[in-house]
Amino acid sequence: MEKSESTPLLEVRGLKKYFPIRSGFMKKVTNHVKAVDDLSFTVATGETLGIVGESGCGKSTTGRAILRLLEPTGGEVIFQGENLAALSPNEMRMKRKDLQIIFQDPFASLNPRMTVGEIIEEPMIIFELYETSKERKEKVAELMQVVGLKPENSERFPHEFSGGQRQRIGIARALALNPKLIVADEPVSALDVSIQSQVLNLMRDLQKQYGLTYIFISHNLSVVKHFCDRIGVMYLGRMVELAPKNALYEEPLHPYTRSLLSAVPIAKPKTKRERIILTGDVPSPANPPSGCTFHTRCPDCMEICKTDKPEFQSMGDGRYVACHLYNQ
Ligand SMILES: Nc1ncnc2c1ncn2[C@@H]1O[C@H](COP(=O)(O)OP(=O)(O)OP(=O)(O)O)[C@@H](O)[C@H]1O
Repeated sequence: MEKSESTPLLEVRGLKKYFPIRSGFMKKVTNHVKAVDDLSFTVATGETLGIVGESGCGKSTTGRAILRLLEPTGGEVIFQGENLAALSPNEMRMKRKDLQIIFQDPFASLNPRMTVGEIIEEPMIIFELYETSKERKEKVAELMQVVGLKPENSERFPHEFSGGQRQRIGIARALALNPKLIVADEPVSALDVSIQSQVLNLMRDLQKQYGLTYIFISHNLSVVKHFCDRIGVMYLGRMVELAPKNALYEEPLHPYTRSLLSAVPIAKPKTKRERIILTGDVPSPANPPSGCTFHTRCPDCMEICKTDKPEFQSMGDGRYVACHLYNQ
């Protein structure tokens, strides 16, 4: 397990989320999709932890299980010393003030029948944050300004805004409760490339201004490179490598990380990167391979990889890797 010098804001220990697969006439549970399988990591106050991996590796499920938008199958999510996974639904509801999420598709996540002002104000009403409607409206105007929207547009509806502006509305709504941690699930993937950096810059400014901590979920290694302090790489529901950003990009350890990075173009390459093309498809998370789940596609596969699950071990300097190549 990773150790940070100060107490982390969030510590995820052995997190699991299995989805039942039902089949037959009686719809009996015959197997499980192991979407997240034994995940452990920490997030320090004020940092941005990136979580990357191919589609279906369990990134979104991880984000949702941390916030208990999906009930974890196992493990602990320690937020400021308290295990969120053990809270009653009502206790968890109150905690949500501190933990917010920004979704990939701002259009789908905003109620089309509510005005932008109502959308941003709603969480304040639910959590009884201000005494009067006037105070809430003032806060709505302030938040709209903070995210770069004109407060006079608060009576408009989401469809009247562009994709980038809609994501700003989603961010303002998430900020309405003064959260400490924001899970940003592919927050710019649906936006034009030209708009992406504007929204990322806004998120970075807000992080400084409000002391926010982010878990930033993305399939795009170029985006996380510029935005994150540390990066965790997931494969088939597990974290295979976790490292400070520069270490990960300059010297990736896990063969899977190396293969992902080998496909990312480098602007001014100091060293020539080997091109690793993985063979085969990603196996089903319902029937993951034995041993190291990556062994079926690994260019460095050894006999032990087929039978023994590698430990997620510390390599020093804040680096962790789950790979038999690094057995000590
Ligand atoms: N509600 C669900 N019921 C059953 N299986 C699910 C459910 N949600 C996700 N899964 C499965 O869990 C696995 C992980 O999905 P998840 O959406 O977390 O991956 P992801 O890395 O976020 O992918 P993407 O980038 O495509 O969103 C996938 O195999 C997916 O099909």
